[in-house]
Amino acid sequence: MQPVQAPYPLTRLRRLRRTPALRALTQETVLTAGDLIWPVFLCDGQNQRQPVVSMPGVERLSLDLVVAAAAEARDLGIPAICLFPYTDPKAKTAGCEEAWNPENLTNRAIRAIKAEVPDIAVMTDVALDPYNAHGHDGLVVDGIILNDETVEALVRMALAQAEAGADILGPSDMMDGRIGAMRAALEAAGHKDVAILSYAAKYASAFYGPFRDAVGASGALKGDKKTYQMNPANRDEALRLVARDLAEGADMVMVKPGMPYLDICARVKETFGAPTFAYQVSGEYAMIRAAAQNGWIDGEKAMLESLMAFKRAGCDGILTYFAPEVARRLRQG
Ligand SMILES: NCC(=O)CCC(=O)O
Repeated sequence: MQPVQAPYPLTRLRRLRRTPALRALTQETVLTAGDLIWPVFLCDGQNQRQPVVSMPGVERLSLDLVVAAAAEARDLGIPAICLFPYTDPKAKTAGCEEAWNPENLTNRAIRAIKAEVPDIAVMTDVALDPYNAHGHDGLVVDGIILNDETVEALVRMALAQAEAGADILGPSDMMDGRIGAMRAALEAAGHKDVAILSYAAKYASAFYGPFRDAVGASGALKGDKKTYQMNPANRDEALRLVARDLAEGADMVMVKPGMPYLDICARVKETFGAPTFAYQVSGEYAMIRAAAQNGWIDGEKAMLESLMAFKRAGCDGILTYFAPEVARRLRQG
């Protein structure tokens, strides 16, 4: 685009910023509750609310409360909820078998939500890190994260989630070939309408720290995830990953983390025109909350501005722990 404009003073760009009405008329991007996916943490038990200390305002919820939360989200106009389990350490094994147990926490939550709140889309996490003691997203032998064996396990996990009624599968593992393998298995099993939102460009980031507290994996991680998650220095590789996942049958793609990677969000959307999401991850959430709690920033304004930035960058939607709060705020106008 080549903006054409007369020189000052014929053009005064402040003219259109003079009043709220003029600013509203010329606003280029909007943020609505319909742009949001709400990530929630699951725990066992009844009537359990466990605060996540490093994510003020976020709680792990037992299934009864998650169903109520899903109903509230639906009423607020939030189209999707994304489930992350806090797995009982006793259920964690080297082979990660709990990941495809039809009765695991996630699969029970999918069924409970779809039974009571069928019109909210339920998204899942497809990765093995909640199901082993070492915190890696794949199967590990002699310190090596195995790719192809992990893909087989992920396919089992994905099928169990589809069977439970998930609408959107979110492979967050970054193994090679998993989208194609999942898509083929879903087709073969008759789950042709289950969508895949691929965590296509997921960076090995320091911003995931509070999430690991939330799912009980902090301190557990041996080493780092740099052999499968992306180098934060890379840009072209993100496009290759997105191209690959779309070619393998992903319906939607994600960039993660969000705010430090807005350049990647913009390039992905401009290059492929596919439904593109960003994950405003736990560390981004925690930074805004912590600064607000200290009185250093206006938390509500920072929340809204950060989410608007994703829309401006071209994202179709955002996974954010702020989802219910921002939806309530947007309702007030
Ligand atoms: N698969 C989810 C993550 O790896 C972390 C998200 C976060 O930090 O919020």
